[in-house]
Amino acid sequence: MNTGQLTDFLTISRANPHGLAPSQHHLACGSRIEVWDSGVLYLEPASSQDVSSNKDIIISCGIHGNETAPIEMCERLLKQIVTGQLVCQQRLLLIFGNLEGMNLAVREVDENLNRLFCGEHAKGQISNNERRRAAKLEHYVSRFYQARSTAIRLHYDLHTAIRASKYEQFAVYPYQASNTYSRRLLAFLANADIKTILLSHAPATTFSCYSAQYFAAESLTIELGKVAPFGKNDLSRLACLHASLKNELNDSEWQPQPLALNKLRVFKVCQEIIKHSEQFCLHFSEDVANFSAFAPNSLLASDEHRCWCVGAQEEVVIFPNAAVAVSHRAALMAVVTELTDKMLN
Ligand SMILES: O=C(O)CCC(=O)N[C@@H](CCC(=O)O)C(=O)O
Ligand SMILES: [Zn+2]
Repeated sequence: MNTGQLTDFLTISRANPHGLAPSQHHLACGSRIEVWDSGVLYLEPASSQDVSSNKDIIISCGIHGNETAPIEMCERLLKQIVTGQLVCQQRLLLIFGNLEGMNLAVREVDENLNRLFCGEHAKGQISNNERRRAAKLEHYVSRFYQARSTAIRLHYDLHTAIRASKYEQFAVYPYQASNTYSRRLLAFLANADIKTILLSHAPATTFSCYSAQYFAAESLTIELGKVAPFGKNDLSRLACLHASLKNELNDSEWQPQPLALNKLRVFKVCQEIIKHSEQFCLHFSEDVANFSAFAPNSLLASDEHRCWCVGAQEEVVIFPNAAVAVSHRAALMAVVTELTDKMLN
């Protein structure tokens, strides 16, 4: 690739999904860009040795190939950086995840990439598109964060949901064994007008859990509305997040507005419904919106040897999907909770 082609980085990556040759480029602002692989681009600002460049930021999108709105937003962000409209002052790793999935307009080609992190890709004898990609992405994340240990490590993994959501944009906060959460990360979300947070109940093999667990990154899966094909997204719905990311990248002095905890709507996962066999079925319509509520004791799902019901308190459903692979999660159930000052660090 030559420097003039950087604005077409995604198009070129999609045309060469199996390994774009590494290349180096210099921008007029002094930043250096390195293409590490198809869909994986590293930016080092001229100021990377200054104390002001104290954040190492990963922005990933398209881990599911058909979740196009964040892919389009990231493409815009990259064009703004390459053309000099946005000067990126922080180390950045930009990842377009599942390029083959994008080309086929599917969520996954062989397997769900977002279940293959934390070494899951290496289990068993299987080799496929997503397993190879997960292994490579783990390697790039490690290379990026391990280059220095003094920076604040951030990871925003951007998605869209299969169905509509009662709260259109929300974040899944990876499991925190300490039960403490980053005040700054939550303030960033609120600043991006994402005020619904789902706290995970257990470690998972998702991308955001990987960076959180292995590198102590402040990471989130961020859901940005309902899935739509390329060209059919209303990117104005992502304008707030786009603006916050630009501030995060560009202005080293920038801080989100102080967090008002009472402005957040917080849920905590209380049960995970796993599909154990092909007999699995959900006992409600699959097209209910995320965060739809179910009354105490309602029957939710059944499988060969068990069923799942709501507990003694009302629960909401997130990501219901009976079509997932056997052994994968078919829905999350959550209850309303609160974050208190004591739980923030
Ligand atoms: O809408 C759906 O059913 C799935 C949307 C999606 O891809 N969500 C992520 C969430 C990851 C997490 O729990 O952090 C996923 O299922 O991989
Ligand atoms: Zn997704």
